[in-house]
Amino acid sequence: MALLEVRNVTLHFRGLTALADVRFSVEQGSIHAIIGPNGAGKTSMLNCVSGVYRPQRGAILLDGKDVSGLAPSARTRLGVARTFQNIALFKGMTVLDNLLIGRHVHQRTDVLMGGLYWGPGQREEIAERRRVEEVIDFLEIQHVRHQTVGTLAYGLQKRVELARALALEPKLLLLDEPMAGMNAEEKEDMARFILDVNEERGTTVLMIEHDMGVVMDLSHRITVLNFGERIADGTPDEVRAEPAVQAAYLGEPTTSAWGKA
Ligand SMILES: Nc1ncnc2c1ncn2[C@@H]1O[C@H](COP(=O)(O)OP(=O)(O)OP(=O)(O)O)[C@@H](O)[C@H]1O
Repeated sequence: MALLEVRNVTLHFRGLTALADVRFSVEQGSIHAIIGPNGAGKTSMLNCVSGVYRPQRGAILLDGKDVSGLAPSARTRLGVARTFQNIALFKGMTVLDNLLIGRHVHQRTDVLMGGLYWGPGQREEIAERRRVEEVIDFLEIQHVRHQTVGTLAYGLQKRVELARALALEPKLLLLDEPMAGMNAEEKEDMARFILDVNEERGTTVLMIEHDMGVVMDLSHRITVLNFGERIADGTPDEVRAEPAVQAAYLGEPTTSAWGKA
C-alpha cells in the first residue's frame, strides 16, 4: 500500500516550470529516493510533500487522504517530518533541548498547565522526555545529549537533526541530502542509521541524495527527475539500466559513482 501518493504535480515559479506533471508512489515501509541532476526539481518536490510549496496542479495524498491544502505544521501532526540540506537546528542549544522543542507540536497541554505540579502537563512532559531519550539511545548520541549543538562535529550535527525528526515519531521521514558534506566514515554511520530507522522502527523514508553509491545501496525504489519531469521510476537496477537516466547524468560528477556497477 502507498503511504504517499504524488499525483501529477506541477509547480511553476513565475515563468519557470520546476515540476511538470510528476507522479510517483512511496510504499509503506520502504526507502524511496528522488534523484536527478542539479536543478532537476528534487528539493521543490520535497517541499511540495512537506507543504512548504503549494503546486498549481496535482495532489499529495498521505495514507489515501488528500493533504494538498494543509500547512506544513498540519502535515507534521499527520506524521511527516523532515531534515534539511543545511542543518536546521538551534545551534546555541543543547541536543536534548533541540529534540524536546521539536516534540512540542505533539503536546496537548499548554505552558500554564505544564507548570502545575503533577498536573496533566507534568505527566505529559515526563512522557515527552521518555520518547526523546529513547531516540537519543537509538541514534547513539547519549554522550552528547547535554552538549551545545554548534560545538559538535558536522556528522554528529546531521545525526542530531535526524534525531529531531525521529522524535516526532513520523510515518514518513523526508531526508534532504542526508550525506551532504560528510566524510566516508560519517556517511557509513548515517547509512546504517537510515537502514535501522527503516527496518527496526518501520519508518517510511523519502530521501534526496546525490551519492549514487548510497542511493543504490539503500533504496527500494527510485524516482528520477530531470528538468522537472519524471524520466524514470523503478528499482535501483531498473533505473540504472534506463538510457534516459544515463543520458541525463552524462557529464555529471555522479556518473562515476553508480554504486555496485
Ligand atoms: N523559490 C524559488 N523561486 C524560483 N525558482 C526556484 C525556487 N526554488 C527552486 N527554483 C528553481 O526550480 C528549479 C528546480 O530547483 P530545485 O532546487 O528543486 O532542484 P534540485 O533538483 O533540488 O537541485 P539541486 O540538486 O541543485 O539541489 C531550478 O531551476 C531552481 O532554480
